[in-house]
Amino acid sequence: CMALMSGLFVSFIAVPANAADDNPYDLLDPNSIMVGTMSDAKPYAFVTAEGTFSGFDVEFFQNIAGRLGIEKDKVTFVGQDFAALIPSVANGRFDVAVGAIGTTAKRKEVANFTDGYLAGFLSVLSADSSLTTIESLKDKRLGIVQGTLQDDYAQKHFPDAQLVRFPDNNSAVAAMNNGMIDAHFLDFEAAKQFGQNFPDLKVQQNFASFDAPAGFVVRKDNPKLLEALNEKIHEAMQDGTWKELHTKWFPGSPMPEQYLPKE
Ligand SMILES: NC(=O)CC[C@H](NC[C@@]1(O)OC[C@@H](O)[C@@H](O)[C@@H]1O)C(=O)O
Repeated sequence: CMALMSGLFVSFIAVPANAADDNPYDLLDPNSIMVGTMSDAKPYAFVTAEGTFSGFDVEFFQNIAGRLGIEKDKVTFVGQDFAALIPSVANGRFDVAVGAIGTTAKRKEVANFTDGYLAGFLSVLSADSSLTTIESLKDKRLGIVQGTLQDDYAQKHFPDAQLVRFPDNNSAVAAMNNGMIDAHFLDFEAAKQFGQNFPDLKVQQNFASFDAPAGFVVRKDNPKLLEALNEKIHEAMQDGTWKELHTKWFPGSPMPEQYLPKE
């Protein structure tokens, strides 16, 4: 009876399976990865009718996390206004931010970016088919999302437009549909998506943003995570996963050479 008892006793104090609950990627919480993203930038990153996050950037990140051994149920997405995403990573609120976040020198002063994984266009969306040139934007009310590249670009290149800042795309598009602004300046794939929801809205102008490819944003003092993400991003490009997801979410859009499998 004693042997049984002592055996029983020992089993209650058994050392946990992985005693050194190691945290190879220096995550805020070793048991999950916290990811800041957008809730209204479909098809890049958005919340579905079922309340889950989806889109190219979301699924691409989930795939990359899976390659790091972090399964989907351990990846926690939180939606924030775009302007809050990079600061939230820098402040240690999230391990990563994803969602068509373009890489620029100014942003890299605040946080690190992985190698790029998406390069496309900034688009002027409007029901007004006369807004096809920069000159035509003179004295027009142009919506931009606070803190986006569109914000910077419009200030620099559309000095005569009347810029109206919004926290997110949904509020800007609602304002446009209510006639409060004349156009909204956002990312090409999201512009097309809003055009599907509101057929009067058309892409009137496109500006290439290939010099600011989207990357995953990681805090500066986490080189291990940055390095691991970069390695898996290139692995996913080389094995055709990137191409598969790009075709799924952006059918018909051009695929930059550098993201396709090298022969
Ligand atoms: N989610 C957003 O609203 C991001 C808006 C904006 N995206 C620009 C961008 O990263 O979008 C994906 C690709 O087209 C990139 O070339 C582009 O710079 C930005 O980074 O400011």
